[in-house]
Amino acid sequence: MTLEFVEYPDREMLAMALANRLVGELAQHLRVSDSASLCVPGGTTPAPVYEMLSGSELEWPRVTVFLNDERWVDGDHPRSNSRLLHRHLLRDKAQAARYIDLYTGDATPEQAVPTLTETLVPHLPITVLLLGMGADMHTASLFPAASETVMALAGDAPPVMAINSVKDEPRITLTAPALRNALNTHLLITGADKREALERAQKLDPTEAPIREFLGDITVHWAE
Ligand SMILES: O=C1O[C@H](COP(=O)(O)O)[C@@H](O)[C@H](O)[C@H]1O
Repeated sequence: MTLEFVEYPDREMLAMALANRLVGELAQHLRVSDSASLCVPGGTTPAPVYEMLSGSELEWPRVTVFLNDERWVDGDHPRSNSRLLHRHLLRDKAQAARYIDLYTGDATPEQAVPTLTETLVPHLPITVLLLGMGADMHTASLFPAASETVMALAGDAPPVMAINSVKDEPRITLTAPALRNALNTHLLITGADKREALERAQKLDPTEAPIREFLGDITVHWAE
């Protein structure tokens, strides 16, 4: 189990190098397999990486893309993670990828769980997983000290769960077993606050610092 920490001179270099690395891992997998899956975060940090990825040469029609988690809002809502992907990743060459939208339009995320489970399971284990992290050490929609986080971290958790105990809107998230089994795992963080948060997380229990659950075999990509 190794945590590799890669520090970049700036965010642009980070975006270029990380996009190259993700594309390389997907391409390598496609040499021995018919298809590959790419599971990515939402939030405010990853747009520059997605811009780089979207223009990358890859057999995108053989790649299925889905989010780590989604907020239960329409696809054109400013807080929609899917909106971020459509604007920055699922365009240019990457437009040819297959996309599984975690927001189904059902009234609640609970209603979407059976369909999403059936749709996502054939794409597990995830070929390439990119995680994000909030300064509060949450990742995907696994939040510190939230009642549902304990269930989502359990070894027998279903692959997808609805999350209602956080502020703002309900959410849907992939759970620890689905995320932990990825073949290649990366974490993207920027800024001094997140670097400090990551250092703190390494000493805490995953229920207090959910990112901790994924700090085994992982490459962390950081720039100021
Ligand atoms: O709410 C979320 O936040 C995290 C971190 O986002 P950031 O804005 O701090 O980059 C993100 O990884 C997750 O997918 C998203 O739903």
